[in-house]
Amino acid sequence: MQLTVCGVGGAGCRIADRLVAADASRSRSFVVDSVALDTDQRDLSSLESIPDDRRHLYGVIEAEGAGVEGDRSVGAAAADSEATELGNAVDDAVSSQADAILCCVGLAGGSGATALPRLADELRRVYDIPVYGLGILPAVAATPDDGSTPTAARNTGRALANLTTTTDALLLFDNELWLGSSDSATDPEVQADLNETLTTRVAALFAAGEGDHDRQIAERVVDASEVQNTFGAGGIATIGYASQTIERPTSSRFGLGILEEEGEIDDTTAIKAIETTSRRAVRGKLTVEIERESVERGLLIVGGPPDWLNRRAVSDARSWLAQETGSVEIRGGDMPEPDGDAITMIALLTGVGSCPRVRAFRAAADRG
Ligand SMILES: Nc1nc2c(ncn2[C@@H]2O[C@H](COP(=O)(O)OP(=O)(O)OP(=O)(O)O)[C@@H](O)[C@H]2O)c(=O)[nH]1
Repeated sequence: MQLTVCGVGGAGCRIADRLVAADASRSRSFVVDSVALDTDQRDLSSLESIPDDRRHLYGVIEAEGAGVEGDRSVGAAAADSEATELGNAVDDAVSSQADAILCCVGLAGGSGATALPRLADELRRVYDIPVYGLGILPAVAATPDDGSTPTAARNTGRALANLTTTTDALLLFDNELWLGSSDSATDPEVQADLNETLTTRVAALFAAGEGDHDRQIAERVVDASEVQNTFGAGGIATIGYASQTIERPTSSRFGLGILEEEGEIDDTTAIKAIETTSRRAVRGKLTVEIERESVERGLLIVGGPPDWLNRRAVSDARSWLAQETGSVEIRGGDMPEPDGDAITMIALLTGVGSCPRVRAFRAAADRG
């Protein structure tokens, strides 16, 4: 699936930048163009992969080029004063090849989270392609024990309320869930690790329908429309992911292993590998925790060497996911990787009806 990737605010731009870097290192390209929008000059300058002419500093009068430190009213004023310029900057990066626009943002901040709702609304009005949000939940408790409401929690609740209605679907990543117990989310190295975890999953999902597949060997290669149809449930989305290294059996010709060639894998080994990887992807840590039985649609993508993509096992894994989520709309697809040495499972779960963290942040915003 071909994406225009748009970063808004510090976290959003860093994540968009990582996605562009991940794209460059893959054989299957999924990024057609990218753009970074921020009120903070230092953050924009530290990006590595989004081209200079696609980076736009806005709100210089309101934010003085130094960000707004979580102040949503200053952030909103900065975005309002340059709404046309922000729209034009994204327009320049949207080409006819794009199947969707992916907008990345940290929900607790004052810049990205206030600029994006209006921008996304405008993009959906202008373009026929979907606009997906990729939102970061902060590593804060929405309801601390002392009864206070942290600004970051309130900001996040407000941003969630705006973005669930202005985007076609909102994919979430929860910093709290992925942070090590002694880590701080403000440490740039920790942020880089979090962004790596997130972009591995997002890149695997969107790259799955692209590129150099041999359609002879894969019966059901996933394509852009399946990803789009799954996101079509709208609302909150999350990704599960697991990868298991496989050992390809070898047999030797001419005795003594002088010339080794690939042997056939037996069905039981392939079936077992697919079964365990799908369970780990769906029951393990998702990008945001949800109540799995509240999922409306799902897409299960299985990657690996073609002879490991056992049809019966793939179909069983999909039926198992339908049972696990209670959803009747589970799609499936292959991502054949002839030279791969792992089975990779990506589970996209959308139309999530119940996400405890989202509920808690929305309640924090309601408390005022
Ligand atoms: N995963 C991840 N989270 C981040 C990163 N940077 C910041 N965050 C989180 O995102 C929230 C918003 O931060 P920013 O994106 O920097 O905020 P902003 O939109 O630039 O707005 P201001 O900083 O208020 O101008 C922070 O409170 C953190 O919770 C990052 O690189 N990765």
